Amino acid sequence: MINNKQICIIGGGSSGLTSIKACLEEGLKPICFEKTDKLGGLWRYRDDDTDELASVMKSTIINSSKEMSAYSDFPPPKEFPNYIRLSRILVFLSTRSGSWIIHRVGPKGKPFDDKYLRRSWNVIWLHGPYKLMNYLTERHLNSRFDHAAYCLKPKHRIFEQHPMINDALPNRILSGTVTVKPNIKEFTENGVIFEGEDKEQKVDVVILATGYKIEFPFLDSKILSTQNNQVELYKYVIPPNLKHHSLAIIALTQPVGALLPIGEIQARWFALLMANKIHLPPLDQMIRDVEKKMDMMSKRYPKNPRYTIQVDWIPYMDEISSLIKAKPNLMFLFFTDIKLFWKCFWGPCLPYQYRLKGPHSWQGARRAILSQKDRILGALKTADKTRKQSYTAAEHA
Ligand SMILES: NC(=O)C1=CN([C@@H]2O[C@H](COP(=O)(O)OP(=O)(O)OC[C@H]3O[C@@H](n4cnc5c(N)ncnc54)[C@H](OP(=O)(O)O)[C@@H]3O)[C@@H](O)[C@H]2O)C=CC1
Repeated sequence: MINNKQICIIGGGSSGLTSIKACLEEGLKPICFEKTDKLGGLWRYRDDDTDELASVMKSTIINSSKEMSAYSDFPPPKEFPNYIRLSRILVFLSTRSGSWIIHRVGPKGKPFDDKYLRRSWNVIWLHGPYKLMNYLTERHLNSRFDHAAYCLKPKHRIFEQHPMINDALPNRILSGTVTVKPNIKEFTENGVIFEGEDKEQKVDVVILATGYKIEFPFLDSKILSTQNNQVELYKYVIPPNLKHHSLAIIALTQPVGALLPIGEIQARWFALLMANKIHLPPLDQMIRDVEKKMDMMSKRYPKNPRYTIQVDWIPYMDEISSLIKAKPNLMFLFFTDIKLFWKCFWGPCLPYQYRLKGPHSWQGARRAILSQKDRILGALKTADKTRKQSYTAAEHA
């Protein structure tokens, strides 16, 4: 039945537009009054600053997902990102192997390394069935977001490839500000062609985040040479073949964990060597150790120049610290200081553990280990007026 009622609709934004449609469906005559020359209202970005006209920002991303925000008879196209964005800037992430993505924010909002770099986990990891360890860890990561659905799932297992630490990426992909693409097949004059595609994709800027080349151009190749990122260093620090072992390369490792404490423990070891307080083993023993590490690397990781200096954080820190007798003695702690043992075994493997004993041990190490939680949570209590300063190394000094 035609109803000749005229309906005045003020505003041609998302509410106005849906009101027009509802009126038309009922045979009413809607008349929409829109102040500007464009439809879309608030959701239409405008560059000009007009009084009383609100507009979203260029970077705005809608905060309800596309399917849940859809008009009831108008599903959005599948090409649209799940969180619709306004920005027209497109970023392509080209990856030939994919990657496992770890978030900085771990369970209960604590840093992820606080949760996972623990001796307790390390025991499970070292002694648990390798495939099961991979499976459970991958399942945990996929519970956050499914790497296969996001085109990021690598061919390699989680413990066989260096992961990426990134909190933003899944958000970006879901919002369409980053689009995952395979490897680049070729560069063209104005863009690139990705593998599996024929069409050129125009791009303005290409960022090659393709890693490091390990080279020492300031050293004579007789002293230290590298080939395809392979570098022969005893414990990743000392060139074994030199007549005088007076050269150390500090922190040339790739751990899943912090690099600074690794550099520190290596430097402490080398300083003791230089002070003649400890000594290196014979050359053949050093060479065997280098070869053993290379062999382990080639069995575990893809054959790729990216995997030549990979170390597991706790085992490596323990290895170097035991050379200087600074590796914590957990058995001793178990019988003499159960509280500290508990923190050292079940809590994060903090660098202070390597100052509990050995040369230049630090009296404040125990307290630093026991009070670590205060410093983690203290950093978050920025709105707590009663918060007290926690114990720090500076205070100790
Ligand atoms: N990125 C970061 O946030 C941080 C990095 N670091 C350290 O800095 C160093 C460098 O890191 P980063 O720059 O991320 O490099 P990485 O070596 O970690 O990663 C390089 C990436 O580029 C890819 N790649 C390399 N060559 C090519 C190629 N020819 N074609 C296509 N893809 C290629 C690799 O793929 P594939 O896996 O297939 O080889 C890999 O995904 C590392 O030691 C890292 O540990 C330290 C702190 C933070």
